[in-house]
Amino acid sequence: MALLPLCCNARFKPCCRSSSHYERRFHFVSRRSLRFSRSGDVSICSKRISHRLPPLKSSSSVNGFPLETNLEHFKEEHTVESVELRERIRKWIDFLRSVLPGGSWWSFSDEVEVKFMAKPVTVSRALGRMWQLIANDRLVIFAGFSTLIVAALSEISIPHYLTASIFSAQTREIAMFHTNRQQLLMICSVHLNFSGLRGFFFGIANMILVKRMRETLYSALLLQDISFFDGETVGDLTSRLGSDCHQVSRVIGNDLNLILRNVLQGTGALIYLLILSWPLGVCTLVICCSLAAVMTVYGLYQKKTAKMIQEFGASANEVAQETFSLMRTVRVYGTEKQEMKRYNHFLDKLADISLRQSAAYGIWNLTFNTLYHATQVIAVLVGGMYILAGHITAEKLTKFILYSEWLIYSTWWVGDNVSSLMQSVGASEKVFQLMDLMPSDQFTSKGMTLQKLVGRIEFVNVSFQYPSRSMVPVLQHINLSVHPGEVVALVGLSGSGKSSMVNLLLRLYEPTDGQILIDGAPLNELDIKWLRGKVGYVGQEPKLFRMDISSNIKYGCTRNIKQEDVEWAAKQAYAHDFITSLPDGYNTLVDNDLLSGGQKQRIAIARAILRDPTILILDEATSALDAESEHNVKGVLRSVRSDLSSRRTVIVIAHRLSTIQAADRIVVMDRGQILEMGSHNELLHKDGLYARLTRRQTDAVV
Ligand SMILES: Nc1ncnc2c1ncn2[C@@H]1O[C@H](COP(=O)(O)OP(=O)(O)OP(=O)(O)O)[C@@H](O)[C@H]1O
Repeated sequence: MALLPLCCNARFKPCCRSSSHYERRFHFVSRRSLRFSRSGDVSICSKRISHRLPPLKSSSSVNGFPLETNLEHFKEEHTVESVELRERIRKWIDFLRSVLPGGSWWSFSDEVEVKFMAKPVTVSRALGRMWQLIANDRLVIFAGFSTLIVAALSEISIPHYLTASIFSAQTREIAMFHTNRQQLLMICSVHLNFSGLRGFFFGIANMILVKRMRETLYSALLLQDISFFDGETVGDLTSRLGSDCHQVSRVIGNDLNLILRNVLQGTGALIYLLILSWPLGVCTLVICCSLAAVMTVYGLYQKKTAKMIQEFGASANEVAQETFSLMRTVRVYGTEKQEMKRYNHFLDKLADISLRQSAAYGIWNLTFNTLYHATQVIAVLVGGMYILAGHITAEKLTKFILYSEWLIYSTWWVGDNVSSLMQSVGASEKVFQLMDLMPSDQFTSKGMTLQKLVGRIEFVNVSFQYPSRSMVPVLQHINLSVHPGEVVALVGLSGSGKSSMVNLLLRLYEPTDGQILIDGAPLNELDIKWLRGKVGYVGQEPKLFRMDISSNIKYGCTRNIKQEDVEWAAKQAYAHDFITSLPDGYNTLVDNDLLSGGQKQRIAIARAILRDPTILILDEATSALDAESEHNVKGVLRSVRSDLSSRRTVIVIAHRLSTIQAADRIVVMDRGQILEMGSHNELLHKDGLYARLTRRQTDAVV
C-alpha cells in the first residue's frame, strides 16, 4: 500500500518518523542508564519503558558487563520492539480511520499553501458570466441546443424499436417487423446526423468562448496599474490565460452539452419505465436518487480539488518559467538539482491531491456499480416474478432492463459531467476575478492635452513608497525643477531612488505625497497617452520584442515612419553599422539572447530618438556600451543640445560619472533625498558625496 507513506508525510507528522529514529532514541535510553529516561528529551514511548524497568543491580558479569544488566538490556530491547509494533498498529488504525468518509485524510485545509484563493463563484454566476461573453453568438448556442434535443430524443427511442423489431421477428409478425425495422433505421439516421451537427455547433461555441475569455482577460490584465504586476508573477498570469481559460471553456462545449443530453434521455427513460411498470420504475427511481446524492458530495469534492490543482499547477508553471528564463544563471551556478527540487515540491503537492481525487473517484465508481447492479437484480427478481404471474411480457421486461440501464447510465453521466462542471467553475473563480479588475485610472479618465509641450518638469515636495512595500520610504520631500532643454543627471548610490523618480515621471506609479508638474500642469491631470507619446525612455536593461530590428525601432511610434527615418535614428544611436553587418540587416529577427547588451541598448536608444521626444529619459542607457560607443552617444546628447530647433529636456541616470560630466546640472541623491545639486565643477568644488564618488571612480580606473 503506497497510500501509507504518503498519508504519513501529509497528516501524521509526529508519528511518521522512521523506525530507526525510534531505535536510536530507545538505545540511547537503555545505554545511558535510567538516569536520562525521564528527561524531557525522551518521548512518551521511552517514558513507558522507564516505568517498566526495575532498578539496576550488578552481581555477576559476562564479557565484562554485569549479567543482570545484560538481561535487563535484552528485556528492554524486547519491550522496545513490542512498543514499536504497537505504535505501528496504532498508526495503521489512525490511518484507516482517517480514510473513512469524512475522515481527516480527505481534507486539505491545513496543509495547503495556496497563495491566492479567489472568492467562490456559484455555478449560476459562472454560467451568467459565460453567457455574457458568448451572447453575441447566441445563434450558434441555440443551434447547438436544438440539434442536441433532436439527437438525444432520437437516441433514447432506439432501444424501443430495437426490442420491438426483435420480438416481432420472433413472433413472426412480418408486417410489424418491417415497420419497426424502417422506423429503427430512420431514428438511427436522425440520431447520427443530429449528433454530428450537435458536436459541430458546440465545438464552435467552445472556440468562441475560449477566445472571448482570453481576449477579455488579456485586455483586463494589460490595463492594470504597474503595481499590480509587482504582486503577480508571469507564470501565474500565463497559466490563467492558458490552461484555466481552456478548462473554463469546457463548460458550454462539453459539460452543459452532455448534462442536458443525459437529463433529457434520463427523463425520457424514466417516463417510459413508469409507463411499462410503475412499481419497478419507482424502485429504479429510488436507486437513482441515492446515486444523485452521492454524486452531489463527490461533485463538491471535485470542485475543491480542481481549485487546488489549478493553484499548484500555476505555481509549478511559475517555477518552470522562472528557471527557463534564468537558465544561464542556473547553469553557471549549477543549481539544476535545486531547481528540480523546487519544481518537484509542487509536483508532490499535485500528486498528493490527485491521489485523493483518484481515491474519491474509486469510491464513486464502486458506489455507482453497486447501485447499477442493484437495479439489474431488482429487475430480474421482481420482473421475473411478474412474468411468472403473467403481469408483463418478456418483451416488456427486456425493454425495462434496457431503459433502466439507460436511466442509471444517464444519472451517472450527469454526475460525471456535473463534477466536471464543478471543476470548471472552480477554475473560473480566479479567471473571473482577474477579469473583473477595474482598469487603471490612467485608462478610464481622459486628461487634458497642452497645445505645445516645452519640457519643464517640477517635482514639488514629492514623497513616495511602493504599494508593495508601503512601510519603506523611497523618496522623501523631493523638490526639483528642470528647465526646458536642460540636461539633468541623477547620480547617487545604488538604491537611492533615481529610477523611482523616473518611474514617477513616467506615471508608472503615483506619488504618495506632493505633485509633479509638466509645463506647470499637474501630471495626473494630463492625458497620459498624449504625454507618453512625447517622452522617449531607455531603461536599464532594455528588452526587445521578438520582431525584426526595424519594427523594434519603430515600436510605439504613432507617426507614419519610413525606413529612412528608422535608419536615421539608428545612425544617431550608433547602431546602424552593427545592424547593417547582420546578414538580414534591418530585417533581422531580434532574439534577446543573440544580441549583446550594448547592441540592445543602441536599438532602444534609436527607438527613443525616433519618437523625437520633448523629454528624453535615459536610465543607465549607456551602461553596457564600450568607451567609444559611449563617447559617441554622449555626442548625440551634445548634438541634441546644440541643435536649437530640436532642444529637448534630458534626464539621465548613470553610475559611470564620466557619462554625465557634460550635463547642465547634476543632482546627487542619497537615501531618497536630494543631497547636492550643481554642475560637475561646482560639485567637485563642494567636496561632498559627488566629489567622493568621482574620486573613487578615478582611483578605480588608475
Ligand atoms: N517595484 C518595486 N517595489 C518595491 N520596492 C522597489 C521597487 N523598485 C524599487 N524598489 C525599492 O526602492 C528603492 C529605490 O530603488 P531605485 O530603483 O529607485 O534605486 P536607484 O537609485 O535607481 O538604484 P540603482 O542605481 O541600483 O538602479 C530601493 O530600496 C528598491 O529596493
